[in-house]
Amino acid sequence: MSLDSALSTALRDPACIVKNSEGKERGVFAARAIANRTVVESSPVLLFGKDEYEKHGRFTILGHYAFKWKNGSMALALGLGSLFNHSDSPNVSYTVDSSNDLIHYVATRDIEPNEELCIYYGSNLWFDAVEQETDDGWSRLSKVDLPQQNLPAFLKGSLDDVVAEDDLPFERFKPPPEEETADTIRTIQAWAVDVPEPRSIGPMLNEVDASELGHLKRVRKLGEKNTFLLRVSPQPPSLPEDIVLPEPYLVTVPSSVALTSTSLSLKTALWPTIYAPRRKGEIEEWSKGKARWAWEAMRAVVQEALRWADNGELPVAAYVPRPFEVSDGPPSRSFIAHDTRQTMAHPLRHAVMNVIRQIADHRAASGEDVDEPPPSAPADTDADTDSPRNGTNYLLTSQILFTTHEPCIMCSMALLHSRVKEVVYLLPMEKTGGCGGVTSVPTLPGVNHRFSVCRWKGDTIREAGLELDGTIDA
Ligand SMILES: C[S@@+](CC[C@H](N)C(=O)[O-])C[C@H]1O[C@@H](n2cnc3c(N)ncnc32)[C@H](O)[C@@H]1O
Repeated sequence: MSLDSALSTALRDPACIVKNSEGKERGVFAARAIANRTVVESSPVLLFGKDEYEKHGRFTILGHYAFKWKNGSMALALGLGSLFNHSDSPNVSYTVDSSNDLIHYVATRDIEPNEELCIYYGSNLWFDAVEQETDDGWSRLSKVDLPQQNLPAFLKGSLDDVVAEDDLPFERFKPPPEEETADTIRTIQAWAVDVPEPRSIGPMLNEVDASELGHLKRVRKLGEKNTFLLRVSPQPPSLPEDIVLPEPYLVTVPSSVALTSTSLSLKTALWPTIYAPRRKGEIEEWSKGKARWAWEAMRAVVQEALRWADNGELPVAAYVPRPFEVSDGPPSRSFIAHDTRQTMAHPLRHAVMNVIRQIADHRAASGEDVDEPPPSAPADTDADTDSPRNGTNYLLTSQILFTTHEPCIMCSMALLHSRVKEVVYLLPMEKTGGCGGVTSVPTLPGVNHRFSVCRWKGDTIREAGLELDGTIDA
C-alpha cells in the first residue's frame, strides 16, 4: 500500500477515538464495532538516531514513547500510534511498513464499541501495568495451547530478541534444496558484451545497473576475453556512451544462485554464478515480535474455524495475515477463509483453496500487478533463493499461510503453484495431509518450488470442542 492510500484509508474511516483510560492517562478506544483484522490506524513515524536517543531522548518524556526501528534507528509514532496503551492480552497488533515509514495497527479480534484498543509492549515494562477485564470471546480456546492471560515463555523478553529454535511455538521442516542436473537447471536469456579493453570494466561496473542479475558474477573471463553481463532479455541493453564497445549479444545464464557444489559447477559452465549454500539446518531466525505475530495469527485462524463450526461448516480455516514486515512485494492486507464444502455442497471448497481464490479475486478486482514471467523466464526453482524474479509473481510469493489443519494434497499443490513461502498448521492429517502426512508435496522430486512447513506444537485443541477426525482433508 502506498503512503497516500494508507493514510487516506485511515482518515476516511476513523474507527478510534482518544479518551482517558483509568490509571493509564490517555488511551485509544473503539468509536464503533471493529471487525477482526481491520487496520485501525496507520501512523507515520518520526525517525531519529540511536545516539541522539541514548544521549538525550531517553532522559525526556520521549523515553515513554520511542521504540526501536530498523537499522538501529529509533522511532516515534505520530497520529494515534503513540497513544495505544499496553495489555498482556492485546486486541491490536502492529506491522512495520519500513518502505513507507509507517506502522499499521490491526485488530486481532472483533472489538466492541468503547473497548480500549491495546497493543503488547513486551515483558520489560517500565511502569506498573493496569489490566482491563475484557471478555474477548476466546474463552472456548483457553484450554488450547495458545494461552490468553499468561504469555508463553517464547514471548517473554524484548520483541527484538531472537527466539531459540526449541522455544518457537512450532516445529519447522525445511526442505533440502533439490539437487540439480544439467537437464533441470533453469536458465534465462541475458544481454552481454565483450569488453576489448580490461580497464573499461571498472567504469562499466559503476555505470551499468544489473541488480536483476545479482545472482551472477558480472564479468566472465575466458582466456584473454572478458565478457560483461548487461541485463535480462528482452529489455534492450544500454551501454555506457563514453566506452567504445562491440554489439551486445544474448547469452544463456542460470536463473538463480547455486545452492550446492554440484549446482555451482553446472551453472558456472554457463556463466560464473554466486555460490550461496545453506548450512545444514540453517533456517531463518524469528524474533519474539515475529513469534508473537505468528501466535496471534494462529489464534485468529482457530477463532475463525470455531466460529464457522458453530454455523454448520467443517471446523477448518486458512489465514494469510499481513506480513510481519511489510515490504513492496506482498499484499498489503490479510485474507482469511473457512471451509465451505458443506454449505456450498462443493467438494473442492477447502479453506486453503478458498483463501487462495480470495487473494486472486482481490488482485483481479484491485488491478494489483501480478506480473507474469516473460516467456523466456522459467518459474523460480529454488525455494528462498534470491532469484531476481522472485517477488511479485504468483499469489503467495513471500507469504506465510496459517491453517488449522495440515493442507491435503490438492491444497498443498495449490500452495506450491502460488509460491507460498511457509505453511504453519496446527493439526497434522495423517491420512490426507500433503505437507508430511500422507506425502510431502514440497519435497517431491521434480517440483519447481519448495516451501517450509511448520507444525504448531501441541494439539489440545480437541479439548476445546473441535470435533476432528482423520477423514477431514483440509
Ligand atoms: C506510549 S504511551 C501510551 C499513551 C499514554 N497513556 C498517554 O497518555 O500518553 C506509554 C505510557 O502509557 C502508560 N501506560 C501504557 N499502558 C499502560 C498500562 N497497561 N497501565 C498503566 N499505564 C500504562 C505508561 O505511563 C507508559 O509510559
